Amino acid sequence: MPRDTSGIPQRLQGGLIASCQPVRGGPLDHPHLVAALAQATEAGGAVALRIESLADLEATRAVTRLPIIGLVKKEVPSSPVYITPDLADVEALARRGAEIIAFDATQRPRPVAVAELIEAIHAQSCLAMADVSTLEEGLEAHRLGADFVGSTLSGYTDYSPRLPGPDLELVRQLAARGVRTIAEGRIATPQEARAALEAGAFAVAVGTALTRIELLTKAFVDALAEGKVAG
Ligand SMILES: CC(=O)N[C@H](C=O)[C@@H](O)[C@H](O)[C@H](O)COP(=O)(O)O
Repeated sequence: MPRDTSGIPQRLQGGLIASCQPVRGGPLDHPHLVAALAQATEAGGAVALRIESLADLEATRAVTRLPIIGLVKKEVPSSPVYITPDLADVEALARRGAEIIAFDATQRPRPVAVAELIEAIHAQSCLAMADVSTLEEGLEAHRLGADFVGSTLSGYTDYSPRLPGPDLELVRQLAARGVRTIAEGRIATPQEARAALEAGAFAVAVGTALTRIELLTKAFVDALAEGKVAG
């Protein structure tokens, strides 16, 4: 039976999406711990989850009814694209219960055209989230039928700005053109999340600041070390 995703955008609107992607190879990198992280963020009020890998998705799907944005990260030959780069994983992500599938929609050399990925995702009765790095990429993904566009890859292509914080200008410009935009990437504080919403974001996704304990700890440790040098 085709899945009914008609209510999903409404559930996400104005809310926090918790990206639960542990530091790979770290102590939290186990599907049952990712599921626990997801439950903890749900308890805190997250309206949806962003989960990478089939194993983590399966474990998380078993413990929550929140909408899940599923993706896989993998390397493919002759292309820098690594977020759901080809068609191979789309069906598997859908089968494991992702309602939304995220994929790289940048204009870099890529194994599969953006239009083809969107079509494959829709064929699984899932919604498509296009991760982009520029306004042009976002508008093109929107034109091709992406249900959501994420600012996820701004700062991670060699032609997008390297900002220390979120690319709110990209969010603002996409939103101003009527694109359902998910602000994602380097949102480190509740104030930045709020600013993203005020810039027009449809919803706000936060990862590292919620779930990558090693990096959060290191930021504190580094700040203390700087203090020692200064003192
Ligand atoms: C660039 C890339 O590969 N981003 C990935 C996308 O799924 C994740 O590694 C990020 O954690 C996620 O986008 C959330 O961003 P932040 O962790 O900065 O809140």
